[in-house]
Amino acid sequence: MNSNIHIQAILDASHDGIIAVDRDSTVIWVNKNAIEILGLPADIVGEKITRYIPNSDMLRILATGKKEIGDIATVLNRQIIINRLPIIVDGEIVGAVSTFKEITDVQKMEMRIRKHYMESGLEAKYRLEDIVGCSQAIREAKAWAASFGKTEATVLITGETGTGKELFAQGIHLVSQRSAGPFIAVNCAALPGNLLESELFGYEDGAFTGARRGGKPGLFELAHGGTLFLDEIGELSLPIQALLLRVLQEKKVRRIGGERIVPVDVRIIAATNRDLEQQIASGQFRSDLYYRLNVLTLEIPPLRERKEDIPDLVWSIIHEVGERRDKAIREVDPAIFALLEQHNWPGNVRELRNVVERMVLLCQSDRLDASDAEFFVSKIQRVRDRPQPGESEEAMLIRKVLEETKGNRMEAAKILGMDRTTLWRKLKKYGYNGTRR
Ligand SMILES: Nc1ncnc2c1ncn2[C@@H]1O[C@H](COP(=O)(O)OP(=O)(O)OP(=O)(O)O)[C@@H](O)[C@H]1O
Repeated sequence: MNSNIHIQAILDASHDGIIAVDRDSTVIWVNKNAIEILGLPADIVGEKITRYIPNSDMLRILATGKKEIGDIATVLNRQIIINRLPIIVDGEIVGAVSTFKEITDVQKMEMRIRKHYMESGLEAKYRLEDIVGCSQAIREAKAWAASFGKTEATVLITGETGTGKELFAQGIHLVSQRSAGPFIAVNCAALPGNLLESELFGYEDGAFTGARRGGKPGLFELAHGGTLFLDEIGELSLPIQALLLRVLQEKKVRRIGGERIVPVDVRIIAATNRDLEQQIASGQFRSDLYYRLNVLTLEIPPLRERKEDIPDLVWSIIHEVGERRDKAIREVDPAIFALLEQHNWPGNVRELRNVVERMVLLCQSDRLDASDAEFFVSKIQRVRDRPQPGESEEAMLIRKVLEETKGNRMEAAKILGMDRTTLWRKLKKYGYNGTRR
């Protein structure tokens, strides 16, 4: 086999452009990609490179014998990234080789690498259409989310735990221009401060500097080109808030212990179930960070304010559990819906999901009925007899009286000795909008 043809075939198979010169700067090898990217004539081999590229950087390599890695240049309106290396034989510079590729190719590869690392559930899968609920509140939230998706602005999603904030964040990502990029969710409450800091910003492994690429990229770097969802943002410590603010302002991250500054292109969606304004007032949250995050706000109402979503949610959970556990429920006793609508759902959809899942598992037939809901009846009984988290004595009293009057507000107002509008106002304040009469 002719070894020159063989080598040429190998060079042409490379995705990089490759061009090599001898010590007199005469081109000795070039592959198809190099000819295409640099716009050179196909028969350049044997000619001086300076004939086509007068100030070729290869001359410098021949002179210094020093390699140059990762140089960026624009050729024919395309940005390329180039490595130039001397060819050294027996300690002598006998030529130079340059390998390069288009930056868009590098970015595509980078995206694939990142996606590969994130396969384990770090990709968004919920689209806005998948968010269940026909209440006006949910329909409006979905419409807002769809329009927020068209922008690049930071979104702050507020709502109690389990209301579906992360689903909305995924949905926004998937309708945005970044949908092909990564979606990374971080729960700021789940990790202690110093661990969270290294998760978010990454770290440089000092011991390996130069020797090998040590350290670890942070989630900001991994989310490059995509969306970073920061859940429970209200839990961030003040020092991390300061770091986050800097990244948002400068769009660059510096790994812990590192010198290098890495530009990142990340859209932030933050979520909180806390009252950030109150946290600002008490000095626990930086107001400048709040204003950066709170460009667009999406409020997800608690389930107790949209109980009309319960049947749809129940059916969607039944189908999902059914698929997973190979259990088909075809009918639900209407009494079950009525029962579920009585509860206040402090844990929102997550709590509903747990309850329905349990009912499905207990169910012996293909019809959910009262017997499958006994545990739930005793649960709400227990809950009723004590104030719920955050519920005042007054709120509990109102709730109990309303239960006695079966939701009749006129009668309840009479028993409580308050006029109707006061009761209305208090019901609104305590979020008891479910019982309407
Ligand atoms: N509208 C909805 N349709 C379908 N599933 C929902 C809906 N809302 C919430 N869920 C389900 O409820 C659970 C909680 O949702 P999610 O994690 O998005 O809530 P969250 O508000 O981010 O909660 P937390 O603040 O505790 O992190 C998930 O299992 C999710 O699939």
